[in-house]
Amino acid sequence: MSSPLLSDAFRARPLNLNHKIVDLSSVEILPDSHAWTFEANKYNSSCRGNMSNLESIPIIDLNDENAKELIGLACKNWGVFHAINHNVPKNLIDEVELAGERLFSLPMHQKLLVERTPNSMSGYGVVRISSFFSKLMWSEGFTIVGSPLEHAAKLWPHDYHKFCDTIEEYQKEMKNLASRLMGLMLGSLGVTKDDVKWVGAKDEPKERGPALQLNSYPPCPDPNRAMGMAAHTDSTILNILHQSNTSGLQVFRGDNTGWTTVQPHPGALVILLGDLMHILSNGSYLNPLHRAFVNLTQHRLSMVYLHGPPSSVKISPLPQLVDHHNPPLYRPATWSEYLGIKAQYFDKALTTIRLRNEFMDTDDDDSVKID
Ligand SMILES: C=C1C[C@]23C[C@H]1CC[C@H]2[C@@]12CCC[C@@](C)(C(=O)O1)[C@H]2[C@@H]3C(=O)O
Ligand SMILES: O=C(O)CCC(=O)C(=O)O
Ligand SMILES: [Fe+2]
Repeated sequence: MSSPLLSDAFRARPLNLNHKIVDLSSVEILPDSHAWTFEANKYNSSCRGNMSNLESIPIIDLNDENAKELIGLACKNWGVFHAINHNVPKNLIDEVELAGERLFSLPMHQKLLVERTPNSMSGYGVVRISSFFSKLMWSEGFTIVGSPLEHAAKLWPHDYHKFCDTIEEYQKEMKNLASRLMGLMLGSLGVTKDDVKWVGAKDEPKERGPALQLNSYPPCPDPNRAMGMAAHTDSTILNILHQSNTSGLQVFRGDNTGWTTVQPHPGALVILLGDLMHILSNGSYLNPLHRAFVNLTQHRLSMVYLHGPPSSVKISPLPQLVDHHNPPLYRPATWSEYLGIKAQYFDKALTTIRLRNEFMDTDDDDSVKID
């Protein structure tokens, strides 16, 4: 069941696509609907255009005695890092991957049984941000909010328990890891989990369980002109991403460095900070712009745990980080409110809630934006 509160954000602004879902597995020539033109624009260069950048994102051992400090640095300089020693069992990750592959390899008419409706959050379809682009992305997605049971029972009426058990076990592991990461990230800002009431809050209402996004990128006949997932920042606190051993994820790192490919690191999970963490940290932690490219021969699957706050909480810069010299940069908003703002303004969402402080001599948002 999708969340009444969170999906309200979308009800006000339903996803409106003029294109029908295309079965990418049967396409031999890149159709015009999926052919992107990459201008010589710094944020929008061709996905393969920048292989010269060999810098790689930090790899952080969560058991390292300096993990807190290392994570703080990574959050300030990158907004993304690889986490190792995260304690999520490898066989569980493999099982979720298999479950995802099983789902995406179903015939299209079956996947459409669980198609995401324009104003709902969960189900099968193109990613929500598709409505901001005239071209379609070379990917298909499946969003799970809370229990996957309703959808799984439609896909596999006689055999859905295994899928549900695997997903639910993974959600549980992800929730624990997100909580551990929150402790480290806040700790590095000089704030404890106890200082922020909602962080350790026990169970959410049943109808708003943890959210998981599965993304499938089939092999593409013309990868240099296609886009797996267009550049965006995540509207969450943080995302925990697992990519199969095929590269595709890139993060944008300021004007000088440009796009950096996040090479899959065996056993690691990618931790990406979202817009809400940028707000909580009063702008000191980055929410990196990222995108995914596709390739000619290999199928790529990513699974992303979307970690957000309880829906009733107003997110604003942590009071401990704000004083006369460091005025709050953003006005408070609940997650649901913010999703609504994002659904309307996309890359301008943060600017929309940015406060104009008398101390500030610039009206520029310091998060990275698309031109
Ligand atoms: C809780 C969220 C966060 C959402 C919207 C809603 C449910 C699905 C998430 C994603 C997942 C895929 C990329 C993205 C950009 C998209 O289009 O759908 C994400 C978006 C966001 O981070 O903005
Ligand atoms: O597939 C990827 O690597 C990126 C996915 C992503 O950014 C998302 O789901 O928000
Ligand atoms: Fe993302």
